[in-house]
Amino acid sequence: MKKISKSFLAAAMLETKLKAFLPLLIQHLFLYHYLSSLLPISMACNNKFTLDSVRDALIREEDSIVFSLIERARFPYNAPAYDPSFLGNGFSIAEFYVRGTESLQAKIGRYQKPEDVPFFPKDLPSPLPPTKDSQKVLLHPASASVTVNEAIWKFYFTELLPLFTTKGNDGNYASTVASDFVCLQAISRRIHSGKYVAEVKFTDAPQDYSPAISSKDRDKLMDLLTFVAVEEAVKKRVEKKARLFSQNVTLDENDSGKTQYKINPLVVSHLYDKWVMPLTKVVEVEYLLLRLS
Ligand SMILES: O=C(O)C(=O)C[C@]1(C(=O)O)C=C[C@@H](O)C=C1
Repeated sequence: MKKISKSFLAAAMLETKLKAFLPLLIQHLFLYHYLSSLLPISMACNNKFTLDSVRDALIREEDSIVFSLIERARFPYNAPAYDPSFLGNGFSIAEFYVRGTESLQAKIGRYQKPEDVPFFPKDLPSPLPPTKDSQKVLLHPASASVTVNEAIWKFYFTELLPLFTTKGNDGNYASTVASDFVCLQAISRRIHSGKYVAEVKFTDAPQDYSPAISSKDRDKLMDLLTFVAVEEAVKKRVEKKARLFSQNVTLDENDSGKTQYKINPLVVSHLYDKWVMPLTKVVEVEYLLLRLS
């Protein structure tokens, strides 16, 4: 009996202590989460900056891309959302939304990391809170200037969207463009993470890359940084992820029908084959060309 009341007392004291520390713990976790979100992808991942750790980060980005496409596929194409004359201010709803959201995000410290590149960088406001300049820690300072967002914007709206949305117009323009922006940011972040890949490849073998950089030999650089087997694996994996993440799950045991997918898994491997990997390589080449300056 005595034993029980002692341990009960100890437990009660522990609970009181925990209660007192809980707000501090929550503050710490919040701060940790905020600061780690400001760290470059590879460090936030596992504190290492190697080809493997950077590739791991690219693999995680695949999940974000697949889920963002699934969300966008809930709405039909919704052409009026992309009509520059619809609002009467010269911008389509999509562009107006992206410009406004980027401006707000810049104020709270986004676009400080090399992989976070705005689509409309001109006249972005400065961040309000002090932010950590991660780009100077690991990458060449010129990396900030490398962007292929114009190409991403173009292929996303003109070629990719019609491949995974149904034809039609349901009037849900606000939700539609908000989903578009999530897709665009996920794709852009993945592609601009190529800056880290290039940096690791260069630091692993400067003797291979330096001559091609000095002679501005883009083809040679492209050759050096291309791994066909890795690209094949990436295509297969993203298709598999799309298959797994986007299938309609049913509890009906008698359901012997064909599996339904929210997006066509082949569209995702096509996205990687035609745009994501080629543009990642462009980012790598452009980064390397600046690496010795
Ligand atoms: O993993 C690499 O080495 C990369 O450079 C990334 C990537 C890709 O975009 O997935 C690009 C080029 C390579 O040929 C293989 C894969």
